[in-house]
Amino acid sequence: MFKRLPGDETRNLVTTTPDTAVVFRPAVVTTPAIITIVIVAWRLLAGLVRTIWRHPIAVTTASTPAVITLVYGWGTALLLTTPVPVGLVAWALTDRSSFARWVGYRLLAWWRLIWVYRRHWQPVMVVSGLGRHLRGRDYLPRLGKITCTSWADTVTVRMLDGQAVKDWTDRTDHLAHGFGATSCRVTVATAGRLMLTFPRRDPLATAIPALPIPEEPSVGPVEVGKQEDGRPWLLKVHGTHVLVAGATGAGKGSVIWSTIRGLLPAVRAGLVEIWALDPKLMELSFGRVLFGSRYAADPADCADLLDDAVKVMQARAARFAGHQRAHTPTVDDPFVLVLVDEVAFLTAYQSDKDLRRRISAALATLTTQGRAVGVGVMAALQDPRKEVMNIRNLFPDKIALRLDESEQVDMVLGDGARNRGALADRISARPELGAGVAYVRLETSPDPVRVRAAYVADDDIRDMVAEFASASEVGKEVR
Ligand SMILES: Nc1ncnc2c1ncn2[C@@H]1O[C@H](COP(=O)(O)OP(=O)(O)OP(=O)(O)O)[C@@H](O)[C@H]1O
Repeated sequence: MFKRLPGDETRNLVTTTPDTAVVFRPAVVTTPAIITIVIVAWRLLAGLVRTIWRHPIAVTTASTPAVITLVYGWGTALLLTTPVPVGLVAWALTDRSSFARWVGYRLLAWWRLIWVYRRHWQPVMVVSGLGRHLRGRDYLPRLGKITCTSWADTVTVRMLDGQAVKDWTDRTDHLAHGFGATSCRVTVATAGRLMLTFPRRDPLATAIPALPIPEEPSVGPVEVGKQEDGRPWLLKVHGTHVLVAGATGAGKGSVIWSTIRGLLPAVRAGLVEIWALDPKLMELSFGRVLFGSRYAADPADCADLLDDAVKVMQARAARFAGHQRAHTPTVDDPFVLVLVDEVAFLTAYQSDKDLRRRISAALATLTTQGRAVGVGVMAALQDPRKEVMNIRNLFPDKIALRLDESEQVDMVLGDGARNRGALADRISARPELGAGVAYVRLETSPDPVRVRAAYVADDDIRDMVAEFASASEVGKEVR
């Protein structure tokens, strides 16, 4: 007698245990041997053609000695092929970087494709839930090209039909640990195709000393450090507003001072004015002479300075109206960068209600209307919660240094930033490893970029003061 089971259960039930009431005998269809042989041979042939098509140089390199040996004997083969490895070794010894670019990283990519990604692809995809094993068949995202750089592997992936980018960004931890990396970043390459970045080492693990002051005056983008891929980190300040968030000791000072350092020649030329608000009386006071009269520490003075900045902005807006829509820095209309260290001291933690209201209104006005007329705000803060900084969304460009909690990452960089790999809460709290390391999310790109700001030490600031102390005054004189 068959035991009645509800719903679909009977359909999937297969058991051969003698004492079970329900016994199904699976149907066995025997495939003729010739068909199996044809299928295997076809697959081998297709694999060979695919390998030759995809890796013509590697196949030629590997097969040439064999062909020469067959045709002319091993002596000739040895004589003809020995120069190749000798030449490669000589190349590696004389020009390491070009050898790495043309040969080394390609070999490494091939090796990592075989040994790491292809070997672990199926289990990692199935266990992480990105692939499915249904009725004996695997449905897996397709592993594409692997590219190696000096610090990371980038892996292109074709998603399964119906998958969303979020399915992948939610599983970056599974992917990182599955493929033996410390982290994984997901970026969209084209529709349906993703690029996964797995760092092999941390290129930002050593501190970067203060960068040379530019020779030519420029309003930016200012070089303030290095990106993870080794390129300079260029921070745009003119035409935007920048929010810098980080726990205490995260290195906010290095971002602020590197920016000031890069702008000093333009300050001297009269193309930039830096207005400094330093309510903590710590960070900016060290080089306060650089800001001339545009420095304030007391909250009431800070409110006055901000109101002045709003007046400059409104006067310009009135002059520019109907004539120009974008600002070009000139000696008459320099770019004004309002720098605010620990902005929460002036807003959320300010006990004087009137001052708090004035300062918040001025900051909101500057961040909503300032950039088109050449007034930018760069504000630093420790605690990014909305109660503390309710205008954080008015800053188009955001920098998250080390943060205390994972939830704070999206508060600073915007929704989904942490899932896309901005692990600001995991930046090392050891200053030599993590101070100045940050994730940047620009208005123009949803993908966070990992960077490290150069460290402007006290001695560097002293030198800057010695060389540029009168710069702000010079700017005035020029006008
Ligand atoms: N870019 C950097 N590279 C290496 N070390 C750095 C860097 N920036 C800061 N440090 C180190 O970390 C320490 C703390 O930095 P800093 O005072 O700038 O942090 P902060 O975020 O401004 O902290 P707080 O909010 O408490 O003022 C510095 O004294 C310095 O030793």
